[in-house]
Amino acid sequence: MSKHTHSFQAEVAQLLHLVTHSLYSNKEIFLRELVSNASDACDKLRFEALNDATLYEDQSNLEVRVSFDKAARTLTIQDNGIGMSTQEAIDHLGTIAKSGTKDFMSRLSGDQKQTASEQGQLIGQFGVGFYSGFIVADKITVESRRAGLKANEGVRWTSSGAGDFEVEQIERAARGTSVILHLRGDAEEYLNAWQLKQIIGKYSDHISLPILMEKEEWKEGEKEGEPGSMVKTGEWETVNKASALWSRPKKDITTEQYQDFYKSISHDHEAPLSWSHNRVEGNTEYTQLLYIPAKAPFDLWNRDKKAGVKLYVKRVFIMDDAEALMPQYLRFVKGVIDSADLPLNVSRELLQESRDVRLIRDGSVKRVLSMLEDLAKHDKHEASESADGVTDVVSDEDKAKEGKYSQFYAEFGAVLKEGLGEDFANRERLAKLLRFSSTSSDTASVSLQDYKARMKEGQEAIYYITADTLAAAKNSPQLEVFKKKGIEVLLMTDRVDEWALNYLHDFDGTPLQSVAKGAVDLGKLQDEAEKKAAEEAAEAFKPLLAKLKEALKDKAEDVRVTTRLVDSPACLVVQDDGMSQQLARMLKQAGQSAPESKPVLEVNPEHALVKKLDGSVHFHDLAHILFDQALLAEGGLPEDPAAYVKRVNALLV
Ligand SMILES: Nc1ncnc2c1ncn2[C@@H]1O[C@H](COP(=O)(O)OP(=O)(O)OP(=O)(O)O)[C@@H](O)[C@H]1O
Repeated sequence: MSKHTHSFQAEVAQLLHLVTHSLYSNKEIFLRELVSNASDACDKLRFEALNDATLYEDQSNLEVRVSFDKAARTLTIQDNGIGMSTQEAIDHLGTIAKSGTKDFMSRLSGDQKQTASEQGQLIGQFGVGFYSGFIVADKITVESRRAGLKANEGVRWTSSGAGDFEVEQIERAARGTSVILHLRGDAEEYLNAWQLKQIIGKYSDHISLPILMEKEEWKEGEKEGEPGSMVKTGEWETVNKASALWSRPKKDITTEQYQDFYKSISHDHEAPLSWSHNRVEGNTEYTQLLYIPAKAPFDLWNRDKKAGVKLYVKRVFIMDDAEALMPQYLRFVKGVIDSADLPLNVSRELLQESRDVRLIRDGSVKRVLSMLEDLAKHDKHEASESADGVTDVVSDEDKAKEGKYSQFYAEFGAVLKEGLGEDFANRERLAKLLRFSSTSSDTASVSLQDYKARMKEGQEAIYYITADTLAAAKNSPQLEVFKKKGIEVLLMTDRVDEWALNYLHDFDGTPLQSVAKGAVDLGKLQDEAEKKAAEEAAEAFKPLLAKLKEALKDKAEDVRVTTRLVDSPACLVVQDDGMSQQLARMLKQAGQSAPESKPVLEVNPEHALVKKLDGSVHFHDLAHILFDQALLAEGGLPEDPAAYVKRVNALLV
């Protein structure tokens, strides 16, 4: 086969441009990425060979070799893993298959103009993988042969990282892949064994395969006065620890090693917020090392992305699998689960059905929730002094957890709420982890326990309101009577709140009640005189309500008098069993059908505008304005905005 030139997919060209221009300050990560690809390729071979041992050919020792040639200025990363066929080289090294990465690329090159360093930080969040080689190389040659193919079915892929790459068929006896980097003039520091070992130690120590480098020894100059130098001995040595970090005892692992391992599996450049490392024995035996990141990744909302938890069986990598190991609402968790009981050739189908996997998943969810509970417990330390004058001493370890739960919640709180609908078994634990803003706190820091502890005497429900923004929630007319009476109301502004709260009817025996649903019933919080006044008003307003109902029959289900308003003339509420206006709007925005239900208009009998209505020559216009304004106040839009403006203007002149 002769040489063929192919063009990179547009996103690859963009990625290459960004990689070479913005990752320059952190050049060395290229080695981590290429070694990790090499190790993945060996894992893949091991996995495929479970069903077909001939793929090992006569070489079953899997390894990665890193070597350099000073004279040619090349650095080579070679593995004897699965290798690539010609078509695979074209497909995998010329396109980006991962959908999340594609979205991300289009975001980066869209309207948002970030500086190079911001882009660098963003890119650092996902694996740039193979293309990171171009940070240090102006040309990359990949030579490969897929396991099982003949020696003359090798492939050579070459590119200078501009717009295209060349592919040709070659003879290659060795199975696996060599990535040969032709280093740029300013990347010669990587032609140095000591430097390479440092980087491998930093990023790739945990790789469970041996990474080999050729041994060097010091040789004096041949003649007097001639300087000595390091020369290669022809003998290869293992330069990484080659032991899976999670399989080592906790006491032998430093904080730094835990953090470095996290960075290498997550592509995150920031240290994680917390982690938990355990060996679980019992019905099924496994080791878990689970991390909670400090920052949400760019594709947190992509529910289809691969989960961050990798499954190993006795240290052999099996797969990244979303659903089987971690539920969707914990998709931000990263880490490793290594089972001692599952068969090595476990398939995806089997995973879904396996009792062991179910136990592992339950155990891992519990572990993550405990980690979060612990962070929540230590989020704030109030100096507490007991009666005998003894001040609680907070350990350094607990001190270090201060503020972490708030940080976690700001990043992942909205995702955690999905759990209310997804994970019934843990709903109560999840409910305790929720935090909200309220009429007494602008920050999302009020837990349902806090709320309950502050409830007024006679208060029988946990009140909440949902809105698009905090300002809209805070200024909602529906809150007026609650403010007047000093009753706290939770303000919910996450898009997921409405949906999630459908699954949480009560907390610790106290019902949750939306202040925008049904008639307001403050129960024991309302005194007899107030109840009587409300009944009298309802009676006295009957004729007016009937007229309003007739005027607004296309818009409102009903019109009634309310005691929930203090300063506003009117507000909209939905029937007890109805879908809130907010949720209906969200569904429509998302292109889904929402049941057409008309809201109830509630009017404030004490308000001057309402009192003026009866007998006004503008009754019809005022009725519509009243309705449209109530809609505006809760973040909606009048059905016919121009008609609304016309009506108001007619009254203004
Ligand atoms: N040494 C290798 N041996 C065999 N295949 C490889 C090798 N290096 C890369 N590939 C193939 O090229 C693909 C693209 O590699 P790249 O590093 O860009 O992304 P990735 O490994 O899929 O993702 P990430 O690096 O983010 O985990 C890989 O998925 C793999 O199929």
